[in-house]
Amino acid sequence: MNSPVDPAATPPQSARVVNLPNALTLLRLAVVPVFAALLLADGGMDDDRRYWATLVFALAIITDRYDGMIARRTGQVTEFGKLADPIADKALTGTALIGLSVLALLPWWVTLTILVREVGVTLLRFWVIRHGVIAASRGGKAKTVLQALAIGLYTLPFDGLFGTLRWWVMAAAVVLTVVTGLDYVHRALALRRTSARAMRAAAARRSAGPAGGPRTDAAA
Ligand SMILES: O=P(O)(O)OC[C@H](O)CO
Repeated sequence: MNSPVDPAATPPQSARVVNLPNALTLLRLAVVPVFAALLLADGGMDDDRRYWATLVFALAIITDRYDGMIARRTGQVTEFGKLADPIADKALTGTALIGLSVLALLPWWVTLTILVREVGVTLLRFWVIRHGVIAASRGGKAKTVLQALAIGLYTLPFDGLFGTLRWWVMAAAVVLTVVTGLDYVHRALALRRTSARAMRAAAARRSAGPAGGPRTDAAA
């Protein structure tokens, strides 16, 4: 059975929260309003603004690719980064999905299904935080890439055959979003079980005395 916390996603921790990977994550959060303004300006009717919105979105998503990679390669992984990275992704993709539905380019049920999963997984992470951090899984990362691709195709001002293509990409993204969401529920429950077992074992060791063996009258 898979470990609830992916060992590959939990390299040695760095103590310094102020570092390049976390700055890239925060930058991704900062461009969210810029992207929203570009997408929603003129009710999505201005093609130039839609191209700009797509470019800003693509650049922000690229930082998602690099912040985690730089953090792992340079030993700058922090607990803050592991929590903030998925939250920044969700702020960006959530804003994009809501914007596309406001513009009537994407059905609301798609946006709501994805938002419920994303908010739910974020709450799940906080629910288990005293047992450990559930870092992004491979499936979760693939889901983010597929969502980003689908959103990028929707923000571009093209129709026709292109419209059919982007719909199928979005449908695949929705399926992966739901499946990985269920996988995180499984991981969270497994993490809580493992942590509770470890706590019980530690308590048993403590009550067994300093030598780890059964207590004797002399040791008591
Ligand atoms: O599926 P999540 O919630 O782990 O999010 C994955 C992240 O967006 C990957 O950067």
